[in-house]
Amino acid sequence: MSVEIKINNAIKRYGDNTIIGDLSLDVREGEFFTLLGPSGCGKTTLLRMIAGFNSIEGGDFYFNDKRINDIDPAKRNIGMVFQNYAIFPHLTVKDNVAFGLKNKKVPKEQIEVETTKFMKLMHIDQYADRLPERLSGGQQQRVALARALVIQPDVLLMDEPLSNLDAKLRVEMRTVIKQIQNNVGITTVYVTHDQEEAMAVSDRIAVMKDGDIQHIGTPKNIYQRPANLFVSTFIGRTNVLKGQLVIKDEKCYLKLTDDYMVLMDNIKTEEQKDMNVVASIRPEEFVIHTNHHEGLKAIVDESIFLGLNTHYLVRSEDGEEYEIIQESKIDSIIEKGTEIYLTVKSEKINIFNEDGSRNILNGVQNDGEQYFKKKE
Ligand SMILES: Nc1ncnc2c1ncn2[C@@H]1O[C@H](COP(=O)(O)OP(=O)(O)OP(=O)(O)O)[C@@H](O)[C@H]1O
Repeated sequence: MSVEIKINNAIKRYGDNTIIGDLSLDVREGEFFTLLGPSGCGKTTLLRMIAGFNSIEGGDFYFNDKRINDIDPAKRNIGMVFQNYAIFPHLTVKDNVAFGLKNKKVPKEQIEVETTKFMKLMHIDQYADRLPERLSGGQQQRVALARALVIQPDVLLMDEPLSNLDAKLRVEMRTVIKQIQNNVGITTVYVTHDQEEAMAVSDRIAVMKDGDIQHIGTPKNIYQRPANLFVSTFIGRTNVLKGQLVIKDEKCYLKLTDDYMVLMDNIKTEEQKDMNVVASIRPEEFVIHTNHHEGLKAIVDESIFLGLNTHYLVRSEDGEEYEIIQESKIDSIIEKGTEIYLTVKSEKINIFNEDGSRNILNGVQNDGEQYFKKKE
């Protein structure tokens, strides 16, 4: 059975140090949910609270309607996969996978059936009698995953399960993990600091910083309409520009330079007075013009052809450097030193208040799957 996880107002302290202040989130039944954030932001701490390995200083944790705060970790019926595999070196692949079932005193014949089924699912059945030392890192991680899933847990918790693997294997294994999770349909909480990995595997992501949730949303939503400047810069690449919102003829414009203003028809004028803001524009959202003189004037500093895409580093008149990525058009790669003008569509811009703490376009053109921190 798969469950919904509810966390209400969680608090975690180590001595006088508050690691998690007041954190609430819901993970839906069958969802692949990722905790993403920089090192030390509290991802593992929160995961260990769900697992029952950490004390809870405040708040309530639920699996469906069952409050689990005081339930022993062994009785929470969770499967766990860690970074360092944590499989037993002295047991064969088969015995590793069977371990949890033997512990539960499941009848022998059923252990055989279930173990074989999960070894097949993870494509490790041909190594059934091998010891882990004779397996590659990816194969060992498959054993760990099979061992976690075979007990039919209510919840699967994974803490950086791919970080010991090389780059190619990581990409391969994240597809495997996503497919298996999809097939088995188990509610999964996944911890990573790798934003690309999070985007690749997750139904929804919670972006964390300093023990606090910054934004919960689908990968697309978080990329397109980040809740604040931190999320905008942490997920993917972006250009950060200072600007001003100005009202002219009852319309709202984002003024980026004296010569370039973008009509922001998605901002209501009555809500905004003239104010200093920070704009975030993804490298792929700039449009480069070489033969019309309107927009943000710049010079191409670097032109890097990478096959499918070409990366440009350009410098504006006021000395700011921006990154632009465009699909390569072999016959019209723009050379270093070329004078260009940049424009951008208003709906492709994110605008934050001056300290970057709030996206002014909150709620505008998104898929409705987002969470924004309550304002104090
Ligand atoms: N047992 C402990 N005692 C005291 N402080 C701890 C303990 N475990 C973790 N911390 C602190 O809690 C904070 C959050 O740590 P945590 O491991 O949850 O971060 P993380 O986001 O998982 O980071 P990483 O990606 O590096 O694993 C860190 O500042 C860490 O030093």
